[in-house]
Amino acid sequence: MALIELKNVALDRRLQALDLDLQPGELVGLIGPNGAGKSSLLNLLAGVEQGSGEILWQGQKLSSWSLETRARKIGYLPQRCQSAWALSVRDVISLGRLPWGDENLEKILCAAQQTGVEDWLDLAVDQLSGGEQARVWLARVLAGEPQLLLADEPLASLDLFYQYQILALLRRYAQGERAVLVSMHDLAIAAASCDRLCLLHQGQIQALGSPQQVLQKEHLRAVYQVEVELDLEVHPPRLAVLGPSQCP
Ligand SMILES: Nc1ncnc2c1ncn2[C@@H]1O[C@H](COP(=O)(O)OP(=O)(O)OP(=O)(O)O)[C@@H](O)[C@H]1O
Repeated sequence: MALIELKNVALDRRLQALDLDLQPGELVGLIGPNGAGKSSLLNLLAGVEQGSGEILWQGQKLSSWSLETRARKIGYLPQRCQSAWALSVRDVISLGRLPWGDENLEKILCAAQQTGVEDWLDLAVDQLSGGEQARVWLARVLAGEPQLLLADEPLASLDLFYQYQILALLRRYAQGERAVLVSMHDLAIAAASCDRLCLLHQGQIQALGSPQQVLQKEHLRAVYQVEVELDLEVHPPRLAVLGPSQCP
């Protein structure tokens, strides 16, 4: 049974008639151009915004859940994270334990180690670099051990080493009863790491399936208006943008 299933989901003019499911153990990549609706969809799943249609969690309506249950089951890393106060790294990661009402030090330390921020626990988070802060905010979500992890462009500010590390971490996280839905712009990385891809365009699903099914020249031309050269058979997959597509 699907961990989560969207049926005919819509959000004002941003998302239309979305049907999508995530299976346990899956890492699904959400791709699409700027403004396609990726963050809007993640907001909707996280409960930050309310849309229409039905969202089912293992067959049960998500709307019937308490906020506390939802916060325990679904962890969300938004695109931009900032604390209004000068919180320490430890404080930020501890926020991930709020839904559980504890400050489980073991889980907080484990999350910090997974993202490589354990040496900075007593530092003020706003004294770290952008990429370092991004890893701290991801640790916050990991500390809550959600069954569904939603991450909005978690690789955007990371260097090459940490892009690799965090992707491997998300890959490992999406096992057993857990699933991960992650938005990203790098299609070669998406092809290399995700079980399935969901290509959004103007609030609708343009293509959904394996990287081979979704990353086809025709889909990318229609959505991004570029010509690409693709080789998904090599590891890691290669994708080069040749230039803008010709107007018909
Ligand atoms: N709160 C809002 N209310 C109304 N429209 C919004 C809101 N937030 C974003 N939008 C609009 O909805 C569309 C989708 O935005 P969204 O942030 O979901 O796109 P995205 O795919 O995540 O883009 P990007 O890759 O640039 O992050 C955009 O046209 C945006 O201007």
